[in-house]
Amino acid sequence: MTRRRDYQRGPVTLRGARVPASTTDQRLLDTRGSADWVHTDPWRVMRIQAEFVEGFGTLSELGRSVAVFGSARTPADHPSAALAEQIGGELVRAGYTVITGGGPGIMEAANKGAAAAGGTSVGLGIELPFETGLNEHVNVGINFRYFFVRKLMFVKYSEGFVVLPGGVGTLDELFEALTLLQTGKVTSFPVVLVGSSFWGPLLDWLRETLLAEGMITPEDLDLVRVTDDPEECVRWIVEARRERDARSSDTAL
Ligand SMILES: CC(C)=CCNc1ncnc2c1ncn2[C@@H]1O[C@H](COP(=O)(O)O)[C@@H](O)[C@H]1O
Repeated sequence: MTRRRDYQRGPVTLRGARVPASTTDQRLLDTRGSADWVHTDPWRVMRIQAEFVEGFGTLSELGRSVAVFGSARTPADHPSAALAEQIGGELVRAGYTVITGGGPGIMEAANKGAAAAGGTSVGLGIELPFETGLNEHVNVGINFRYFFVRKLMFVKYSEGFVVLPGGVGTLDELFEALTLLQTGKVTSFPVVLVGSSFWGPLLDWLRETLLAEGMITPEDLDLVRVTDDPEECVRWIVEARRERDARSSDTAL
């Protein structure tokens, strides 16, 4: 039998020497041969999609949520951990689900406060070379392979970020939110920095260097607020929600 000139593999057309000797379903059903294909990029896309499906499916049912970020290395007896724990509890009492990265340190403290207050305490974990696993205070946990999928979940399913002192992971999450706000990809999204002595020098640098050199506008500095008081932090989040709800009911009229 002569081979067809065009071979259609889904949307891909193959001709001549590129026409394969077997069909896709033959290859799927034929279990012999190398398993290298599971490490190829097209297969990876399926895994990425599966993470989105799991994440969307689980988090869309959790109601109003706020994400709390901060160092994975903060010891449990550090004052920042006490603040995070208090904020976790206050957020639950204000009607929120608390979402963290599910790891140790500040994340664990916020999850602890949320769980102790009887709330939903979410951990969006990440596969890391030095596996730490979800902390014991998480009562809904998802473990992600991909940082970028997990990052989207924080923004999509929370209505504000609370950021305690942390390292590069925390800064990454903070600046992700600021970039999305600055470019209008998210609106009415409160970002509260907790710890004025820790965040003060960063804010000074943003003002004295970035603003002075014209890299940001004065309004960009209004995107974040700083406090040392857990109650004030949660109050700002609740106020932002009221403003947003009032605006959306205005536009509905
Ligand atoms: C002890 C240790 C390094 C454990 C790592 N285990 C982790 N588990 C979950 N999320 C993490 C972890 N490390 C970093 N992150 C992410 O990055 C942020 C903290 O990173 P960092 O410590 O500030 O830079 C967290 O808000 C979290 O979203």
